[in-house]
Amino acid sequence: MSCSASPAWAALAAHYQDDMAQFNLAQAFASNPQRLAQHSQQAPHVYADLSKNFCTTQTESLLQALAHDCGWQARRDAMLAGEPINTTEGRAAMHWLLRMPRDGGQLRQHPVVQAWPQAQWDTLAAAHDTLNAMLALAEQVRADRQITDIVNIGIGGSHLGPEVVVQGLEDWVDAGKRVHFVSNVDGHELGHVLRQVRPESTLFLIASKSFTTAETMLNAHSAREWFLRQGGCVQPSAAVSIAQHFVALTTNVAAAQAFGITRCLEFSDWVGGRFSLWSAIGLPIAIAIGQEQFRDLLAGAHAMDAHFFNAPIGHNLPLRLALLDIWYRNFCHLGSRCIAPYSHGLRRLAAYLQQLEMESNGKRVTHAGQCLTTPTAPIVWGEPGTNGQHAFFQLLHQGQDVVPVEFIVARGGGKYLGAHQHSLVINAIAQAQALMLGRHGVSAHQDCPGNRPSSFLLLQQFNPASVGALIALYEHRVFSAGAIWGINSFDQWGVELGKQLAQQLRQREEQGDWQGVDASTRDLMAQLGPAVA
Ligand SMILES: O=P(O)(O)OC[C@H]1O[C@](O)(CO)[C@@H](O)[C@@H]1O
Repeated sequence: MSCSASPAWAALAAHYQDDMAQFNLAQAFASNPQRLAQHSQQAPHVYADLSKNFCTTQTESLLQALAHDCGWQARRDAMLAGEPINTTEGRAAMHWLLRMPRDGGQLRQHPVVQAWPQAQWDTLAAAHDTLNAMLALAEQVRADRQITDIVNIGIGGSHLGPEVVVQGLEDWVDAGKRVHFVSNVDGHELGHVLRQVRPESTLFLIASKSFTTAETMLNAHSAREWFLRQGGCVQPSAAVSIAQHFVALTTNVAAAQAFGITRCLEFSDWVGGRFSLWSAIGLPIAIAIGQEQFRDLLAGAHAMDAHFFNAPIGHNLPLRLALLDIWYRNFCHLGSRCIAPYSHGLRRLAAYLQQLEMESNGKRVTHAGQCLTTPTAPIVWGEPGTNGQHAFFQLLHQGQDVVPVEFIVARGGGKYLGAHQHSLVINAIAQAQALMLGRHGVSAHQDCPGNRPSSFLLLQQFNPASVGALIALYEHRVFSAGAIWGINSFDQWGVELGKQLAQQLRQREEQGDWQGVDASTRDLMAQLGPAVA
């Protein structure tokens, strides 16, 4: 049964029409002194104030009934059991295992974990061996005074997670290494980084789960060529050799070795690319902040995992957020969500979430291959505050579209506190208030309609553990929404089409065969093809 055929779906549609289409946030606060308590929750490291959303306790109850009807709990347990829930690729999705202590940590009493076969415990032990090897390498690099620059070459999940965490935890970066990220196939990005580094003091990390991604492979080959042109050697015995200055982070060790890399950190195919920062893909993070802080990052994420796998439907924060996403998307017909981290460190959070949410849940068929008749992932976009206030917040306050805004704010932490931090958080609070209250009776141009929804995610403190918890919260929220929609959140077949067509265009170009190709594509190839490049 698809989610939209469930009785709870019909009840939610009726609830929207009958009770919520004219809902007013300010009035809801005025008439219900319990509103904040009813729609807020403390989870590990993260407090969520959801009270400025278009919902009542009845809305939340009906949404919880939807989760129940759609088998959310069984899907969550299947993930914890290590079942192949990524059905189109026949794989488990076990990123959470990478942050679980060897003895199961806070989940060891969970009935599903208690029922694990020995093989699952062996997988956990192997994950710890890999983690230890990764952290040992990180410490070795941190102690190596000759290495001043780390260049991570990878794209998508092999880039965005590590980048958001390294930037976010800038105040914990202590080994004096500069960490650069190169993702785009546009040579300007690689060129810009290579102009700043020297081969003898640079460690290249070639991060690619598949070790076949075209952009990463081209960037890796160009980096290798540059390295050799600058006097680097292929002989492993030489000090400035590829063996010393290139490390691969991948599931495809054979391909990395064929490329000429001997130092490989491997991870398993049950780690989805966009869920992989906890694996060997996290090496740039571990080099930047050190093993102790990396373990704190994992511990924060594990605390959120324990909450997610243990908490019941009504008190499960990742699920509550997912249900609000479904409510807005499917019943209130709001197509996008704005991410507003009031944190310079989290300036790339929206980019990270774009992949996490839209690559995971931007789908239109169920596990069984049935077409869904309802929309799925919202369009996720945003910028850090306060910058966003001076750009698109105008539209949020006075535009024709209602966009739920998600404020992410940390309670202190970081080096530059005082007046700056205070101003930052006051701005975030004021924006949420302005969205809700609006301004009335001044003039047509100055009035703001108000009654615009927002959520507040508050990190107790800004540190590795809370960043880990925040990211795990998002991961489980995305999984939960996908589970209720009945889609596979762990594949990304849509991305393949463009890759295939780029390959076909290359072949056509070589063969000069443009038969059957539309006039626009042909003309663009003529204008922008190799003669121009
Ligand atoms: O790590 P890889 O295999 O290079 O893949 C990079 C990214 O490409 C994708 O397959 C598609 O964009 C992502 O899912 C993945 O994170």
